[in-house]
Amino acid sequence: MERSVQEKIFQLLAAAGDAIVEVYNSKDFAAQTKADHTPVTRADKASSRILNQGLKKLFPEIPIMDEENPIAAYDIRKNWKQYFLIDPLDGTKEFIKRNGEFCINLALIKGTSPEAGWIYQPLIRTGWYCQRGEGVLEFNAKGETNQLKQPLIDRDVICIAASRSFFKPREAELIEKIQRNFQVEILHCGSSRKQVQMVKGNADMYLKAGPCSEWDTAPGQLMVEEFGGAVLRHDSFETLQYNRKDLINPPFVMLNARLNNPAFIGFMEEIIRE
Ligand SMILES: Nc1ncnc2c1ncn2[C@@H]1O[C@H](COP(=O)(O)O)[C@@H](OP(=O)(O)O)[C@H]1O
Ligand SMILES: [Mg+2]
Repeated sequence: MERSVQEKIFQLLAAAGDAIVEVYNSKDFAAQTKADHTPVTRADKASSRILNQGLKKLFPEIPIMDEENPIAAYDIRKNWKQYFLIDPLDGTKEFIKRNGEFCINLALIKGTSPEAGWIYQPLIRTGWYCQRGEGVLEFNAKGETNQLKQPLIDRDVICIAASRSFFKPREAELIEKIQRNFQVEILHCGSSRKQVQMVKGNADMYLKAGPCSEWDTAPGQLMVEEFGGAVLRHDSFETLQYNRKDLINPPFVMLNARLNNPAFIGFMEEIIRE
């Protein structure tokens, strides 16, 4: 993606992020509960509006799939060669709890894989951008950028990122099994910050056994893969794919480069199947 277009997308994310923070700092979130029992607020909707308007202007020919807008029927979207995938406010529960752990997720999906991805953390006005094959760039709302290096991890303990608000018994059970062979630390956090923690070298693994959707994982998956990691389904140990008929992801595990090796993957397959 050209530098000038990259900058426009960074600005768009900063504008959506600032709209989220404006609601965050106000007293009225107008929180409602959706059919999947997850919340939505005025901030999700404001961010979605800004991102959709901006992307349509920049890329009128590329369709958009957005958590907060009606989604095209599978018969239509299965023919899309590429599309933007948006979670305008990932970690709405964290937003409502006012702990700052929320992000905007944006990805450009080509075929069934993320080709470009952005995670933006509104409260610190900082984001991470990856174009497949070109590494990961940290950027901020002032337009400054910094190419990240793949983290060199020098610790024995395995640090596992897991949901703060949707932590499931199955995830706890798998962590207990990992603890039989390894020393483990658990890092609970909300939203795509879990994947950012992997990209920055603070987590080695992200374990998910409960439901989440394709827009919750796309940009983070790309960044984890870019730094030598893998995102594997519990059922087949194949790579997580996008634009599936069912947009809810199957249980998966994200592994960083350190754990993405046959011995550790074999161990995970064993404990998941036993
Ligand atoms: N029953 C369910 N169905 C679909 N997605 C769910 C879900 N329960 C939780 N999630 C997803 O999990 C995300 C938060 O996960 P985590 O706690 O790991 O950050 C939520 O993102 P949103 O906040 O964007 O809705 C939500 O989409
Ligand atoms: Mg989400």
